[in-house]
Amino acid sequence: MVEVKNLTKCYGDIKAVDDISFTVDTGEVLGFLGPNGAGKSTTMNIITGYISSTSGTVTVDGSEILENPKETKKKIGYLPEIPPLYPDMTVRKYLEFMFDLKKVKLPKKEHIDEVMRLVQISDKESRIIKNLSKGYRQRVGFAQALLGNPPVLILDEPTVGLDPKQIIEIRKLIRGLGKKHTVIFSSHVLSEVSATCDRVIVISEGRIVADAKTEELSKSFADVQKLSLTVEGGSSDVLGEIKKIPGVKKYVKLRDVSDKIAEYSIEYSNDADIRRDVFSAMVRIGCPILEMKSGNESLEDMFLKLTQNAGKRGK
Ligand SMILES: Nc1ncnc2c1ncn2[C@@H]1O[C@H](COP(=O)(O)OP(=O)(O)OP(=O)(O)O)[C@@H](O)[C@H]1O
Repeated sequence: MVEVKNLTKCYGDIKAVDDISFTVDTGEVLGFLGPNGAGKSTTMNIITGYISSTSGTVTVDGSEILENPKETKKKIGYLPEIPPLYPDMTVRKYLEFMFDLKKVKLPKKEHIDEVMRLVQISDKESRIIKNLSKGYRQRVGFAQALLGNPPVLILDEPTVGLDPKQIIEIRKLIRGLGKKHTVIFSSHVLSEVSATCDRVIVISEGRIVADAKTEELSKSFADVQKLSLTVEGGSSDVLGEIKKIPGVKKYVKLRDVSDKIAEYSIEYSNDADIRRDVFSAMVRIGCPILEMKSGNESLEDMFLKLTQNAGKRGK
């Protein structure tokens, strides 16, 4: 659906984006992850046709952005980092204005009603935008991006500045939109991307340093995986069984939670997924697993490693 090929953007001496290539399939939710200044906004601005590239191409649904800017832009809904809202307009007036600006060919009232329903702002249609909370203003930004039903949505740091409750709601909204649209959204928060996306591209200093399914990202970069386990039963039985599981490298009891319940940490090799074996082993000895968690710290560590090792941005 979206194909980015050898994209480079220079601002004077700075290579903000340095020869990056990737494709995004129809219906995929792609997280574009990188620290501040990595080149996320620049890439998104080029994909949406807001700025031109120094070299390279962007094709959306078979149409190249520089060759067919009008046609290509119609296929993209864009929510920039700062949504382009008119604060003195009401929500409906603003959406009507954007509908006309985008020359959308759908039945106006029905379409705006549908979009407002989708992002859950129908009850705010008569409110002046500047009086809405930041979370609702962001939803209005989503609504304008959805006008015309574009197959591709590009969202630049859509949760920045929102409170935790609003962040959860916006993530839910993005996951919902991913059912009908191809979504690319940027973030510098790893947990956000792993909670919302099928796939992650990590960008650092203008270059792609990782491109993987969210689940596989930590596996491919960390030397070991971590599992934390809370089990009811005798510790020596539990540790004795864990020891026998193929792929286990290290195991330790972290603490007693109560008389019969304890928490354990297991490290295992990258190429194994021991969760099922752990489950079967505990069933075998009649010790119920109360909690099992894959270690997220390794993901955060991996992100730091990847972005620190990327080297200095070239000229
Ligand atoms: N108009 C511009 N003129 C000169 N340099 C720019 C311009 N826009 C961006 N840059 C530089 O390009 C690099 C990438 O910036 P970009 O805004 O794309 O990063 P980002 O990953 O979106 O960061 P953030 O999360 O802080 O928004 C930075 O070094 C930035 O200073």
